[in-house]
Amino acid sequence: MKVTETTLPGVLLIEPRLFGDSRGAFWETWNATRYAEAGIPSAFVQDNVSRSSRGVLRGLHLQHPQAQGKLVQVLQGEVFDVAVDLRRDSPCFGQWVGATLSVENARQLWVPPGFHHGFCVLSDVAVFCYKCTDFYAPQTELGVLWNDPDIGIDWPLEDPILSDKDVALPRVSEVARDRLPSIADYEVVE
Ligand SMILES: Cc1cn([C@H]2C[C@H](O)[C@@H](COP(=O)(O)OP(=O)(O)O[C@H]3O[C@@H](C)C(=O)[C@@H](O)[C@H]3O)O2)c(=O)[nH]c1=O
Repeated sequence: MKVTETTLPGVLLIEPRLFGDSRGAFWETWNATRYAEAGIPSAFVQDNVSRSSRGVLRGLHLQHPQAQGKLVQVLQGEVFDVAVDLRRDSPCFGQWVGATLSVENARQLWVPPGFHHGFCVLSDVAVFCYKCTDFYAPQTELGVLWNDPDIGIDWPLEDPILSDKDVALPRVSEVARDRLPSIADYEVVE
C-alpha cells in the first residue's frame, strides 16, 4: 500500500494495493502489521457504516474528550472527505485537507484523534465506513459548521443536505477555546 503524508501532519492518505482480475478486484482494508508500520494504531474498538444520498454532507464532527481516530473509506460511490485541525494550540489551527474517496480508487484517510471530520456525497449513493479508536460517546460530541468561512473548505457542492444537528453547529469563533482539544490531549506516547 502507498501511504502519503498530507499537508496536515498526522493525517494520512492510504492507497491499498489493488489486485484486479477478470472477476473484479481485491484489496486489504486493514492489516495490523502494515498499518502499524504506517503509524496508525491498531486499537480500533468500533466500526461504523453510513449510507447517504447525493448531496448529503455529514460534519464537521469531533468527540472531545474521548476523541476517536478514524480510518475512513467508501464501499459504494464517491465522497469528498475532509479533516480539519482545530486543536487549540496547533500551528495548523484552522487548516483542512480533503480527498476524494471512492470504491474505485479504494483510498482511505486516517483522521487522528482530535481532528474534526466530515464528508459530502458526490455519487447517487455512498456507503461510507470507518474504524474508530474509541467508542461513540454522544455526550462528548462537538462540531463546527461545514461552511464556516474561517475554515474555508472548498466543498465540491453547494446547498448540501444536512441533519438538523449539523445545521445548528456553531462557527469556530463561537466555540470557547478551552472546549477544543489541545495537541497533548491525544498525543501518542511511545
Ligand atoms: C456516530 C454514531 C451515531 N449513532 C446513532 C445516533 C443517531 O441516532 C444516528 C445518526 O447519528 P449522527 O447524526 O451523529 O450520524 P453522522 O452525522 O453520520 O455522524 C458521523 O459523522 C461523521 C462525519 C463522523 O466523523 C462520525 O464520527 C460521526 O460523527 O446514529 C450511533 O448509534 N453510534 C455512532 O457511533
